[in-house]
Amino acid sequence: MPAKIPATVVTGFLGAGKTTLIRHMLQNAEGKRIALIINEFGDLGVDGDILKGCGDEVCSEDDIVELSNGCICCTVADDFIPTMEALLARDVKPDHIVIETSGLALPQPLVRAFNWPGISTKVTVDGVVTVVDGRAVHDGQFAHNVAAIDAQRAMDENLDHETPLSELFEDQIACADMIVVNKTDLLGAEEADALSSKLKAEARSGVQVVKAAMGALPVDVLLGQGIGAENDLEARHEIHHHHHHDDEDDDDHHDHEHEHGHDEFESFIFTRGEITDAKAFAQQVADVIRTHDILRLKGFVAVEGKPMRLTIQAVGPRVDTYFDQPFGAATRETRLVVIGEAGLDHDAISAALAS
Ligand SMILES: Nc1nc2c(ncn2[C@@H]2O[C@H](COP(=O)(O)OP(=O)(O)OP(=O)(O)O)[C@@H](O)[C@H]2O)c(=O)[nH]1
Repeated sequence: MPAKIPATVVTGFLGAGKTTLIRHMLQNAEGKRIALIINEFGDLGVDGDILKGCGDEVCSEDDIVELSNGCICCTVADDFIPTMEALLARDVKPDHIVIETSGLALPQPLVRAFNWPGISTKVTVDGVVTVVDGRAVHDGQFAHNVAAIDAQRAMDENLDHETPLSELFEDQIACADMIVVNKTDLLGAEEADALSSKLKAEARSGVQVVKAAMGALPVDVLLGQGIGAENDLEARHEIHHHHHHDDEDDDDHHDHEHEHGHDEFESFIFTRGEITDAKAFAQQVADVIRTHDILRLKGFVAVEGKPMRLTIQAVGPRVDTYFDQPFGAATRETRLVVIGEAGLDHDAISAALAS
């Protein structure tokens, strides 16, 4: 029997730097043929576009498969399995498969899918790489708000979950074989060390913690861990869904996969025509993000008089912009995906972005 193809799962919260890390990996793949499966929250396809636009032969469109919108962990049977089967049926097999989950995905159900018949004989999970936004974690974005939870518990004894953010973060850490403390350029050396030690203490034993800026890590560090994560799922306990299921034998994965996340987070797409001043617009976006507690905003902006499209990437308070490629045949318009916890005020946000 031919050797199984290794697959690496790259997970991590919205904006942690997964796409950036993968882009670096593809550009430094050292001849490895890497096939990429990406899944994004919010249906604008920004990540795929950025990766395909990297202008490198290694980022060829053929090797990048975008899953339709929805969280990969909740569409395993409908989306992920058929995609894997198609990939595995190709004449030219990839040396390695890399899967970028959406920032809201739980890695455990995805890893579990590698035990499915037809998949388990052909692929194995080489390792789960969890990318964390070192700055955001250091600033306590994912810390449990103990006081608020206690207050809620007092009102509802059945409520055993924490905040949506802290739960997701803990699940992503619990499943990791390697934790990448990214964005170290935004941290002092001591802060980065302290955070690494803290995460190492929270992770399962033996989990590697590495520091990175712009996801720049050698491909040999990220790939080739040889873990076989689908075989030790029990160790990667999920905390996220436990408030609903009481049957421990868990033979119908679907029931509980659908319980997570999607009513706790939401996204919508905002469009407008050209803007006149890129710098002013970035500032406007930063203000809107702050006012409305937006977690993530990204997309492409049409700037008057500029043939290139402006990519805009915002994670919490930080907004990055850069001109990446000509619009070409695409419509010259501004399209942004806005992601936040449920309850975003679409009208007010749209009005503020349109002004
Ligand atoms: N300063 C700094 N910015 C970074 C670093 N890594 C990524 N970024 C920026 O953070 C933003 C988000 O990065 P992505 O790689 O798109 O993050 P992601 O995890 O793929 O995001 P989602 O797919 O939306 O979950 C972009 O503006 C990146 O340029 C880093 O190490 N330092």
